[in-house]
Amino acid sequence: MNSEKVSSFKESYKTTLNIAGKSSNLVKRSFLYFIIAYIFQGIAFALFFPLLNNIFQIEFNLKETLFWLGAICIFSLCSFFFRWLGSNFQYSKEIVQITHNLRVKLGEKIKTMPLQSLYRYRTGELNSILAQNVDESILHMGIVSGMFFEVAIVPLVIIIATFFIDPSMAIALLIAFPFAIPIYNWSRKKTKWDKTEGIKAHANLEADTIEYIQGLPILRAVNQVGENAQNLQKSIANLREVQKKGLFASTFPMIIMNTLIEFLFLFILVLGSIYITKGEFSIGALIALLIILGRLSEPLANFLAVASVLDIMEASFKNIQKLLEVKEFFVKEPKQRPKEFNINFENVDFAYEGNTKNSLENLSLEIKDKSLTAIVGPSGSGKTTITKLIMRYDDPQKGVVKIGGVDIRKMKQTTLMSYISVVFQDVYLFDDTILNNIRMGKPNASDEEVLVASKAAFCHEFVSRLPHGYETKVGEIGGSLSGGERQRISIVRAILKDAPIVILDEPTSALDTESEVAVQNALDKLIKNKTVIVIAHRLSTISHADNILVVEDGQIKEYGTHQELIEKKEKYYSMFQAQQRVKEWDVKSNIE
Ligand SMILES: Nc1ncnc2c1ncn2[C@@H]1O[C@H](COP(=O)(O)OP(=O)(O)OP(=O)(O)O)[C@@H](O)[C@H]1O
Repeated sequence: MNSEKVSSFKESYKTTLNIAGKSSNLVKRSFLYFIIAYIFQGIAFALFFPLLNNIFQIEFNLKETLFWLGAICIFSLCSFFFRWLGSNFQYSKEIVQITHNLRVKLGEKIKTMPLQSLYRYRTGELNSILAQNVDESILHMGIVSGMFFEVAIVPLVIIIATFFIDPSMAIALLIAFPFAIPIYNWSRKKTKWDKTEGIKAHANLEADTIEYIQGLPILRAVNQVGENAQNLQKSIANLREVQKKGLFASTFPMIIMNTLIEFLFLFILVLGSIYITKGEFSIGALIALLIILGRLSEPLANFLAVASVLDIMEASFKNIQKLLEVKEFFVKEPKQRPKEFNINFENVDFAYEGNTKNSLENLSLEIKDKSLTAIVGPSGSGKTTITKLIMRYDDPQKGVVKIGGVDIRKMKQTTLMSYISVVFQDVYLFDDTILNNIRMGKPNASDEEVLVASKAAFCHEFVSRLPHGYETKVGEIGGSLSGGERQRISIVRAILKDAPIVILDEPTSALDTESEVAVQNALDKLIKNKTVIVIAHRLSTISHADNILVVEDGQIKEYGTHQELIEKKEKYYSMFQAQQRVKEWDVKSNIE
């Protein structure tokens, strides 16, 4: 093993203990038992020398033979006993618990990590870390740890023990190593690349498959099913190439190693026979040497297979480690809770990771408590970014965002999010009952509370018409819920949550007039006495807002009520005029 491999195994070991948490002592103990077990096994094999030497002596000595046989039996039994103890974490199912704990830990990480960091991952990648990499690291560790100690320790002990019995025989056994070590190093270099690339290729294929399936309805609609499968096809082809190279990289060194071992057998047989004819070696010693060599050849051949599993574990560990190391939001001390819910941005600069241009530029604004504020502006001007920063999507590079005068970095993420409800344009419904989808807003809400909120958001009527009412599974009714109905379910969630701040991200812009009226009525119930921020494209829908912020190039260009901004005759006025002209033109063309 070269130094890099040793240190990577050490790292994997450290990560394993870290992940094992409370069970780390069990893992340590198991490893120690394996080490003891294989030391005993190595000694038991080395004792074949005196045993066979004794059997093939001209004057057979039963007492001595029985002694060596007994010693071998005792060492073998001890080895069995310690192996049994070492495997304890497997049959006590502790390894499954450790795997489970790691999954929960990663799940928690995904739940709490900054969204900016989360979006750096593709859905499929995260899926593959949680589903595949966790098993490949921990479960494999459980399975191969015994094998690893066997292949590493047994040959070493046999050779050391043989040195004490007959140094010339030990040297004969060592003949294989000058050949085996370079083969091993060469093989690991090859398989290491292949395993890392293999894991990447699998993760990419998974991510592309998920994206392709998610986009399939749109691709079908535009008749681009084949053309847009290019990424998926590339990932499939890439996996094929990696697997091809991988198979060659792992089987070729194994064939060479097995051949080397066969040659070693022949070599020792020929050498031993020559020494026997010269009278320098007994037949018993040669038979013992061949038996031990047979025992030694198994770990030597297995070493490559075990090493290749270690490579998979190492690559999986790296992915897991990377995810675990994603920085969490630090919470500034002393933690504080706001008493009011006005929102302030003070000289905020914010650029998305990898962007050289700021999306928000020295932006300051005030949103009054229990007011309705609309944010308008051209596409890409920074409207959504403002709302993202209120939810601490990431921290601004400069400036501060405050709620009720409290820097939001002084609030725990869960506390901050308990103050905010969001209604998006696209509503995601989980594959669960309508009731549970609604309850997400307040998990401990009683049936009565759900019913009241559902009636307030004009949901009750259409939910009652569903085959099993509130118990209808979203999967059962497929896509038969309209956009407006989905919107209203998300509004019931928000009503139940009853957060003091409500962010509406153009919730009605994609709806037909009838749905829009229903959703608007539901929204009116939701936003009463709340600090409301609405992102709007259609200016006619926000004319009643208490304040309108006009954003352009990441800055507030003007603000005021609809009337004030119209009278000002600047940006808002021209945007409003332009929309009015489009409306009139629409009406005219409908009449014609
Ligand atoms: N995740 C992201 N990574 C990098 N750049 C981003 C990201 N999200 C937004 N941007 C960039 O930040 C700027 C502001 O985007 P933002 O989404 O806030 O605009 P918007 O006014 O809400 O636009 P729209 O009305 O089209 O939704 C744009 O230049 C956009 O390209």
